[in-house]
Amino acid sequence: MLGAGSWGTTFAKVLADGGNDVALWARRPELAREISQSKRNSDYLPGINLPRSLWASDRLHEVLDGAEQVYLSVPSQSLRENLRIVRELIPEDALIISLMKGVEKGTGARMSEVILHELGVDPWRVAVASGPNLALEIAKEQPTAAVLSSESRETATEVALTVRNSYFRSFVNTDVIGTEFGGVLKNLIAVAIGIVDGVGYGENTKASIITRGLAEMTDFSVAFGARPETLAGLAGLGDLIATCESSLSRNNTAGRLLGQGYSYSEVIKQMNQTAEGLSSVTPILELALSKGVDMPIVSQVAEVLAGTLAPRDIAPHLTTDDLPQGE
Ligand SMILES: NC(=O)C1=CN([C@@H]2O[C@H](COP(=O)(O)OP(=O)(O)OC[C@H]3O[C@@H](n4cnc5c(N)ncnc54)[C@H](OP(=O)(O)O)[C@@H]3O)[C@@H](O)[C@H]2O)C=CC1
Ligand SMILES: O=C(CO)COP(=O)(O)O
Repeated sequence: MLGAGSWGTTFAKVLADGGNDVALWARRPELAREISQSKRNSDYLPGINLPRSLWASDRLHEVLDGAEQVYLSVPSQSLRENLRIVRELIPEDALIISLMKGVEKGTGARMSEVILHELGVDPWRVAVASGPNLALEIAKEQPTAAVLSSESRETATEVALTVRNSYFRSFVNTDVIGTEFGGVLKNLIAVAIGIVDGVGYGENTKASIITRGLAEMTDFSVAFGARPETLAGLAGLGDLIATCESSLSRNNTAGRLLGQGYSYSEVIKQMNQTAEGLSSVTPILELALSKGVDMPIVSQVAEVLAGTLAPRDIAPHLTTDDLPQGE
């Protein structure tokens, strides 16, 4: 597992609790020491006891040596630079699994596309995991489901069988595009939910945004080749509900701070964990423009981030001026 933040550490626990031998790369030696010796990650998962078998190192070659499956859980904007560092260390036949929920600024690439580009591997070696997976709840072993997706059903199945235990259930699909975009787009809708929450609007406003947000997520993803049913499943609606409802969500939290009147730069200073949605807004809008997809909610989030729209004005603008064609 590369990345010892809240999700990398939690997912490593899921794998270890499923009976796998797991090594975790933490870029800070003191964190690697804490995980290996105290079986704790107090920066990211306070109060959680990690499995005795889990060990960590700040040395990439130690962690990657002999790996059959390599899981990636660093912030999306840092993936490419990290892959360039580890490229030569990844064993030849290892499967590569992305746990990340962002798209790259500048290229608009999904994480699996960055992996394929930087590692030059066959698509069957790559899988992505997504779903309603708030790290701290899973670290507390609360029952949860996720989707493992790969262009190869065999790969998705092999990884899903690895990523399961008594509290974590993995489903399989081959719609990588829908699975990845679901995880990215729900972050943006969660920022919108946080904004209206911070302003003080209630449940009707939020339900309207969640429902229209799902339509926006689906239109966008289908335009890029996703299957609509993927967005109606765990990687779409499931994750949208979890992220929009929970104060554990960093995207939701970032939105709430914006809604309370903090500026984008102030929010960035206050966040000590990764809120992927903030970096994905611009590339997602660029991708939407390239396909002529209308994204009224995401566009309003971008305006609030830019400071050109007051958070309290976001709700009246959330739909287009066109006469609505459906629900
Ligand atoms: N947390 C969650 O509930 C879930 C998160 N995800 C996704 O997982 C991915 C990782 O997020 P998460 O673990 O939550 O983030 P965190 O902020 O909790 O942790 C980020 C991790 O990445 C490391 N890191 C930061 N910058 C770099 C860099 N430039 N190069 C290498 N490592 C770096 C951090 O190290 P350090 O501590 O040294 O700064 C830390 O280990 C995101 O894409 C997120 O959307 C998906 C599902 C659930
Ligand atoms: O992806 C997540 C839950 O599925 C975590 O959401 P946040 O990144 O907003 O905390």
